Amino acid sequence: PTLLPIALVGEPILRQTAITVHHFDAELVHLAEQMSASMDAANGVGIAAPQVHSPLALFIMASRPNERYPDAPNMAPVVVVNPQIINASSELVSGEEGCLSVPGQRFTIQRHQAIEVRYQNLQGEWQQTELTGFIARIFQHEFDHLQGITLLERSL
Ligand SMILES: O=C(CSC(=O)[C@H](Cc1ccccc1)CC(F)(F)F)c1ccccc1
Ligand SMILES: [Zn+2]
Repeated sequence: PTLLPIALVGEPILRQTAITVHHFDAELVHLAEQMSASMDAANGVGIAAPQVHSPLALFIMASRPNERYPDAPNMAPVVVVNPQIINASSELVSGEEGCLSVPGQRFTIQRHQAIEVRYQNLQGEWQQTELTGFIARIFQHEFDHLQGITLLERSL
């Protein structure tokens, strides 16, 4: 898969609300492959379609231990389509985040410690699960991108 250019904060695509995916076809699979390759090349743990100039409600999250979250789980990349956050814990936790669209900067962001989420996979099958900790953080970060929200609007 080819590497896609990453939109930088300030580009209009990052301020738009993403559109619902209706066609679970080979094109969607190809976009997910290109996003995954672009995320890996940028050494990220997540990437949202608007960041590669696609307006679709789709992101990838891939946790791995890193210097800021040494106990983060090693997780195979998950493709998340048409996500919903159904419930969120009242407990908030502050943590460091980066963003491929705001290169070289780190921000302290508050996120819900636990969230109940629902989304479709690349085959269009609905998944429902509870996420906690670093993976919940990545999900919330990418979910924000699909609402046109970046770290700059959330930074403490
Ligand atoms: O790998 C990164 C680079 S930034 C990154 O991977 C973003 C995802 C992310 C990093 C940290 C917390 C939440 C989300 C990717 C983005 F911007 F495309 F969504 C990292 C940064 C801080 C803590 C742990 C890891
Ligand atoms: Zn981001």
